Amino acid sequence: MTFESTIIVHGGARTVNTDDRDLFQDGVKAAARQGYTVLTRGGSAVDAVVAAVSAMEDDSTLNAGHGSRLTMRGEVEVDAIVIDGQTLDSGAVCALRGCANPVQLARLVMDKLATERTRAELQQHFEMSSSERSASIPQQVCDTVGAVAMDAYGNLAAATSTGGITAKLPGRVGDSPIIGSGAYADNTVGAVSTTGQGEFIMKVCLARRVGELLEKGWNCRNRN
Ligand SMILES: NC(=O)C[C@H](N)C(=O)O
Repeated sequence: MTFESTIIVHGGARTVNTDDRDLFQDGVKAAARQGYTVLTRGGSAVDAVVAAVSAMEDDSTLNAGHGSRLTMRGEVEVDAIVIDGQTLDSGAVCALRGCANPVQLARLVMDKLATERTRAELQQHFEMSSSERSASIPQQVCDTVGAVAMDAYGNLAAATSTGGITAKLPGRVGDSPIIGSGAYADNTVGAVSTTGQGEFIMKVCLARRVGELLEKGWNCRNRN
């Protein structure tokens, strides 16, 4: 049985003014295309969400990777997660400094490769300094990024990546890297990536809560 390859991405829930809308939407659409290309070439749902989220981390108009908001000390600290809906395996990283593509590191953690890789290999993920980041970003940054996908085998995956909230306390870890809060995926349920104020999202384990509603037959168009 083959399934229709599908990917949905988001660039956060922040209100953007009309002038900036195209700029933000271009990055999100490009990321969706990259993830979809991975799926059409036979890649897995995990490959697709990592590709899409990496593309948004590279886009300095979005609040992840290069576009991350700064802590109150003016530094970048990023959180990311990836979940495989087939195995329920997941990998996450949090409060990382200087990491341009945290979702890729989260994937290495999930695949249990992070500890096996040599220091030099892992070093390539830590190449972004806060000053590089702050020099390169526009004033207006959109929000946290995420993706969910289904591959041709019907397997689901979800990923979320964020620079967190503006002027956060150094070391703050939000909902994004937390299983069931920032993301959730289970082939038997669905795949979810969340955005919003992490302190509130974590109170209700929002991604898992949405999963429960999906299990009850809710969907986006028709609530039940
Ligand atoms: N805008 C966001 O989605 C922020 C993220 N959920 C956090 O609290 O770190």
